[in-house]
Amino acid sequence: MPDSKSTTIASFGDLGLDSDIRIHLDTKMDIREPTRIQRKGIPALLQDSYQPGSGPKIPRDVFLQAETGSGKTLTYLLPIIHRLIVASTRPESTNSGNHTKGSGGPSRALGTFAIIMAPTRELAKQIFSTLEALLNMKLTRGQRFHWIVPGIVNGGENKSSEKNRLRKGATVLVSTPGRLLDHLQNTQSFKVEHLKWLVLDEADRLLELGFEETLKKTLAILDERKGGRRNDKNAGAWDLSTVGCDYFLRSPALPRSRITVLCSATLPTQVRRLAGATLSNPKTTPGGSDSDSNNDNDDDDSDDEPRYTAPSQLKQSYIEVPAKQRLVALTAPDGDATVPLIDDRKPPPCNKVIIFVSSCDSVDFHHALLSRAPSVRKTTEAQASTTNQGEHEEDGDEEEADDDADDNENTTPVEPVALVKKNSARYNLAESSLLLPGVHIYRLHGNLPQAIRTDTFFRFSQSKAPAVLVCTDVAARGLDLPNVQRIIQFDPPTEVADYVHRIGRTARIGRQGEALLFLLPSEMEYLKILKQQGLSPIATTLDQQLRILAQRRRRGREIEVAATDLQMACERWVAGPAQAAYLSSVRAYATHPSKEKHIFHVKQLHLGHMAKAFALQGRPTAVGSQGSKAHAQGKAPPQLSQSKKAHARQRDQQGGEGHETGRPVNKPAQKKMTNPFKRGVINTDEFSSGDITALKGPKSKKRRA
Ligand SMILES: Nc1ncnc2c1ncn2[C@@H]1O[C@H](COP(=O)(O)OP(=O)(O)OP(=O)(O)O)[C@@H](O)[C@H]1O
Repeated sequence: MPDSKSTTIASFGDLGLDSDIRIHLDTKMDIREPTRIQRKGIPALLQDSYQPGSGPKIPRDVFLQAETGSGKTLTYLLPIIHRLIVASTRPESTNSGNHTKGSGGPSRALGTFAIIMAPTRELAKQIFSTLEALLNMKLTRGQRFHWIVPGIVNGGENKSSEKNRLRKGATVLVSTPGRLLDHLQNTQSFKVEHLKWLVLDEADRLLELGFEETLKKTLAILDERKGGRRNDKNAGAWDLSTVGCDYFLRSPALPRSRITVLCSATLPTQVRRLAGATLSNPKTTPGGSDSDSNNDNDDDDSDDEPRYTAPSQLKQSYIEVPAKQRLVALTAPDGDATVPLIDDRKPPPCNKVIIFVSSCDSVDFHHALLSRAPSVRKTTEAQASTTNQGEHEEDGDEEEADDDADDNENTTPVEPVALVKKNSARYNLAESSLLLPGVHIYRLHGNLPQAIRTDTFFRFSQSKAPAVLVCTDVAARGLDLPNVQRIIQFDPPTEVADYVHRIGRTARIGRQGEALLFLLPSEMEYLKILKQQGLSPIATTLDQQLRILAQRRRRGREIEVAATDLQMACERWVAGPAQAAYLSSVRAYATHPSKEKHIFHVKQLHLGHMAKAFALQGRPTAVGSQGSKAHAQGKAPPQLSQSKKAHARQRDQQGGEGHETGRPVNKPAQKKMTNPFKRGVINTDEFSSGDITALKGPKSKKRRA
């Protein structure tokens, strides 16, 4: 929401924008009031201020610095389009015939007047869409400006079709840095001699991605071509595209020479350095926060340590979670009892979550886990319907343990929501989650093919269903994904600036949003670093998380039980059929009758090699310790009764040691995590953080086979 405090500038009309633009913004884009950065930046870009000095008037460059989601894209696009429209309006005096009759004024053949450079392909596409949406406007006063043609050149796209488009002319061109330089160096027909604006969007990211050299080369070429190519064969020849366009090319509405505009939500030292290297006496327009009334000074040239601002309506919190509890905490809600990971009570479309992790592999893992790990609740429901017993939940621990063991088999296969093109069907764009029913899970990282990245971005943006996007920092900068309600930083970022950009995917344009940072106990000092930079997330606790998890997943059940159910469901899924099959097979081996023992004896099995036979890298420890102990002693595991054998199979699938055998437990910690029959007790250690009373042990009696 734009700043309501402003009394002097309330509309885009007050900023001096063309009325067609204003009408279009209002009626087609639902944009009425300018944001703070727009109130400051648009006038600065509509009317040049000049470098001091008595020489030729040189317009000052502009540095737009404002928090994430504050509307920087329109801040630079609107003045560019406005000025091109105004300049193309033929002055009365020229109608008398200063130029050839019938020459229709400016055309796309004049070449490129504005270049917008974006660090990532997704961001370039997003800016291009906004540009297209703006240029799609209907005119009321009869001017024609269909000659203002938007263009995009983007890494990963077909270069020769880009060359064709550049040859025809792209008046406002969006690009990624490498591809732009490539065309400047290799595409002869790419005309930039009339270039009036160079916008470097997400300047800090451009630097981080190592584009500094590319930028320097680009600037050098642009400077060299200011007045046309030096070694151009056609230099000096009459350029037909300019016929009848004098009035336009000399219009005072256009900057006298190229203006460079640098945009950044953060102001790290490198950006200042880049500004120093690329901008000429820049006018800085800090946008601050829409709700920050103390930040009205222009030309904020302070050299203090960089400090970051996040939108003030963005609720930032952190949670200290030991590694072993992270998975459970991820799918649980935070301290605000009304908002779980995905708030299924909120009506769509305000129910999207982005989870940032540190690597592509981790994205793939968590995407798969959230999509396909079984829902514990489903199991309980299935059990209730099959047994038709209407058991009290408190009594159901062991039954559920048994059923949970079957859960992998019983769960319905995941339906891919959308498959991408025939040749890449293996990339499911989104999967309907079993763990979070009704939620679609997406993933985005740099190792995915570009077409998949683009489609994922589009579909997640458009999703009307609750959706989770698991991603790396490829999605951290500049992307405008509507209706993101919550950001989860499951791995802390490597740069504080990334923290700001990540959380900036929510709470955009004055909307509400939440950001939750996960920290290990050993990482808590990171909060000091954040604080030094002006960022102070508030604490939420795992207890709060788990309490709500329990309410949500298992009404009336103990928190730890719910948490462990969830953890185990994930573990079973991860260990998957290989471990289950291995464990069951080894146990089954031990059930051969004694008369066959001389043939089938566990002692004769090499458990490590058996594990290999199930494609496991090592022996699953739980059974391994048991099996190997028996193995070492030359004993078979104790014989079980038939009814117990069936149960043992189920138990084995969960990797637990059999408490029924009465064997001493060698590894209590491990047993706690793996023995499903004692989880009511073990949960106290694994998922209680202190103020939750210890749970009762299991009550139940009979188990179903
Ligand atoms: N005045 C406005 N009123 C309402 N919505 C607006 C306004 N200006 C821009 N928007 C919308 O706000 C969203 C965010 O804008 P934009 O992407 O330009 O922000 P940004 O400052 O560039 O963010 P970031 O730093 O994260 O890249 C866009 O969907 C845009 O259409």
